[in-house]
Amino acid sequence: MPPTSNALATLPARKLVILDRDGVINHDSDAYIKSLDEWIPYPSAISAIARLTQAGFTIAVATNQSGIARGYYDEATLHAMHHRLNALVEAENGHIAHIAYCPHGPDDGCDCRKPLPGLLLQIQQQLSIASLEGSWMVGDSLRDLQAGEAVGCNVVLVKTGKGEKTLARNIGLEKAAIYPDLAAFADWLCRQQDDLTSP
Ligand SMILES: O=P(O)(O)OC[C@@H](O)[C@H]1O[C@@H](OP(=O)(O)O)[C@@H](O)[C@@H](O)[C@@H]1O
Ligand SMILES: [Mg+2]
Ligand SMILES: [Zn+2]
Repeated sequence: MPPTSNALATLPARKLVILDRDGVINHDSDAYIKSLDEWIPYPSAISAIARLTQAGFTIAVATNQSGIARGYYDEATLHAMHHRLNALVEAENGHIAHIAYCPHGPDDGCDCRKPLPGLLLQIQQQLSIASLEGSWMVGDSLRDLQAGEAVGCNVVLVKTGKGEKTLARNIGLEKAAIYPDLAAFADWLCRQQDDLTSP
């Protein structure tokens, strides 16, 4: 059972996992994910979110969606994708506590487009979490990691989506833990949890 919102106020940051969406939860495309049909989840990522939920972690999503500003799709289409994501996760007894998205374009001057940390601060406020220091930010792009580091997250690069390209550029990855995919990171994190709580 996911913690209630007042319980989250005492949620230790190490129990919060913030996920980038495209390239981490679902396949990404250089042509953007413009429709529900183009939104194709990694099955192992859906199961990983459920496994983390059952291990007591709170899961949130922070995603740039400039395709809206660019006119490629609308917010109703984006909400349909997130309804599908939530349904798949809940069907495996997982839970996503909040999905924060930036609908703006690179020239709109917003404060929520990664690498700025605005989406992560929105998650912190929405979930009434005292501090993001020590929480986890998992992404496939440098801007995901930069947003996480800006608010004290432990940052994780996965090799899915644009992850291999990000790794090959090898810029700004000094603090990043590298994993093949979200499932591999979830396995590691749940084992850490077991070690912390085992007698
Ligand atoms: O990885 P997240 O943040 O969940 O979402 C990324 C997407 O919004 C799109 O972001 C775009 O970047 P620009 O917004 O055009 O710089 C491109 O990288 C697209 O390939 C990608 O699908
Ligand atoms: Mg991404
Ligand atoms: Zn924005």
